Amino acid sequence: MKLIFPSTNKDSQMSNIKILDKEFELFIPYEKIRSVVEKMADKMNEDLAGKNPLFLCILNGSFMFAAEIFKRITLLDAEISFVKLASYAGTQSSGEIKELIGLNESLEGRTIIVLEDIVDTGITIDNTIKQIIAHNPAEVQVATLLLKPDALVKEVKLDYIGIEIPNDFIVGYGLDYDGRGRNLIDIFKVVE
Ligand SMILES: O=P(O)(O)OC[C@H]1O[C@H](OP(=O)(O)OP(=O)(O)O)[C@H](O)[C@@H]1O
Ligand code: HPA
Repeated sequence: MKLIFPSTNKDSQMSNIKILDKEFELFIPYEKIRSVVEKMADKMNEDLAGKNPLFLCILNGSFMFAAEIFKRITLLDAEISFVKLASYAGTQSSGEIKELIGLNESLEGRTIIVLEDIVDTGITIDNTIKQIIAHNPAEVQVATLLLKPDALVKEVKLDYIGIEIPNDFIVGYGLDYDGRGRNLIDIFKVVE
């Protein structure tokens, strides 16, 4: 049997791409993302053993990261749910506080693991955590695939961090530029 992986050097976009008015270059190939996510999942499997954690995927951007990590969670009592906040237009954070919608289960007394694709200014995760805490969970942890430490304007507690990146605008692997680019397997950064 021949195993076919979703991204090899052949499949990954090695040249620059154009999305709307901007040019992007390859920044983080899928192989790197996958190995980082594997390590994050290994750590979670250790840390959360014996618990009944509820993973909360913050849509839209986190859908690929959530799928990648959740399929590597081996705890038979793990659950996942999908919630949403409103989004950016273009490349700037609006800074508005958005309501968490789509929460159908009780969080009371639960261990919550928030899954984010990126913590940039930290405004979204700060807002999300505050809204989750209002539902009286036992504990709230945050896992983010990407972190832009230089862009943070909020002090946030991050329990699992995949990759720290510079303060450049990126697309791919769920992250968008005006709705485009979420389907890219690799992560690209803008060429200024
Ligand atoms: O730390 P911050 O500066 O708040 O940025 C991080 C947030 O921005 C993106 O979401 P966005 O609001 O673009 O919505 P989307 O997930 O639907 O793309 C991303 O998915 C994070 O949730
Ligand atoms: O760099 C980014 N790219 C796409 N979406 C984002 N949301 C916060 N930061 C980013």
